[in-house]
Amino acid sequence: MSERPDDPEWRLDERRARIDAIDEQIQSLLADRARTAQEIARVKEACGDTMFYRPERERQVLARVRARHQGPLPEEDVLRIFREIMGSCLALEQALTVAYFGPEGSFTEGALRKHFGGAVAALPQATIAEVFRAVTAKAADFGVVPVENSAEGIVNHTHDLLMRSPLVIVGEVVLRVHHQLLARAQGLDEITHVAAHPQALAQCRGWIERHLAHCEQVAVSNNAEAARRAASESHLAAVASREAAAHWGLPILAANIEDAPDNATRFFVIGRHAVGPSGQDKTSLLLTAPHTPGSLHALLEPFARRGISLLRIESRPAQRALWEYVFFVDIAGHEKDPVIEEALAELEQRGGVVRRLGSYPQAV
Ligand SMILES: C=C(O[C@@H]1C=C(C(=O)O)C=C[C@H]1O)C(=O)O
Repeated sequence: MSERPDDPEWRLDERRARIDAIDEQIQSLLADRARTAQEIARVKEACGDTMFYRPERERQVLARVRARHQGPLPEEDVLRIFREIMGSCLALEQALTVAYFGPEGSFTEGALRKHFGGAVAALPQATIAEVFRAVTAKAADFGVVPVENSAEGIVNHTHDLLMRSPLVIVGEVVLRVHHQLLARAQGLDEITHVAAHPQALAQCRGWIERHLAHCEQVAVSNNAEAARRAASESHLAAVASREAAAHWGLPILAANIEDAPDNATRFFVIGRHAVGPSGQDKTSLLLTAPHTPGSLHALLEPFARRGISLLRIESRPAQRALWEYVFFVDIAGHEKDPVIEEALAELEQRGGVVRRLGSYPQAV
């Protein structure tokens, strides 16, 4: 090895030695952190706590990481690394099983990994109803289901299940969604059919009209299923994710074909136990109002009067004749916040609250 500081080889070796020393520190700090998490598990055990996973605390850890962040790595990457560190520490305390709307490679699996990291066992389910069932039956600790898409609106099935389920919402995940056109065909003119979930077809409507106007559109139950078919049917293209392309070894004929560049999907994490306040929470409610003038106004007024922000309102047909309408309402704050307690008590007295669906940390 040369000794001269102006020699490129010397400069490379010198910096690699620095990286080796930094890695040694990172590794030793990781081990320290993991041992501390194990101590926390023993404290929780001593208090008779059996649910070691604390979404509200994890939200606070990630919020601190974001507040400290100064680059040069992208903030998203640093958050993902800390997400993985927490997931591995939690796995030392407790192995979690999380059911999700599959199959493998679906966007919902992407949301699960973004929220829980790689250390949890992920159980793909064929339907959203089966995700609810797995968590209710304790075959899984948590479940991840899609809720709404910024382009196409709400996922009706999830809302109808939330209406009937005893489970609570314990978290939300927001995922940027990109769609790829996957096919074995050499060019677009060889394609005769384009397959995807109806929502994905709708999100790429403009692109498909411009480039695949000659194709028959095939609605399938999910995009991963479309990719599976594209792997064996050479004239069929699938609209699906990069993960699905990798899973099936399918070439990407056109990348990011979604019409809206800020296309995003929101997911709920559902569980059996309520989550404590993190300081940055949302509360989801199922409300009802009679079919009379001003009833919706009366329903929302107790929130407005107390300065509680309304984040989302969706109406769904009531599934019991008694209710004319049901409304899915998201408000800012935790149900244990005194003002929200008050507003809910007032509404509950008037019969406006069908169910509290849960308070949970806002997506990071
Ligand atoms: C260590 C804890 O347990 C789990 C692991 C966490 C972590 O690694 O930071 C945070 C919350 C919990 O899900 C804790 O409750 O603080």
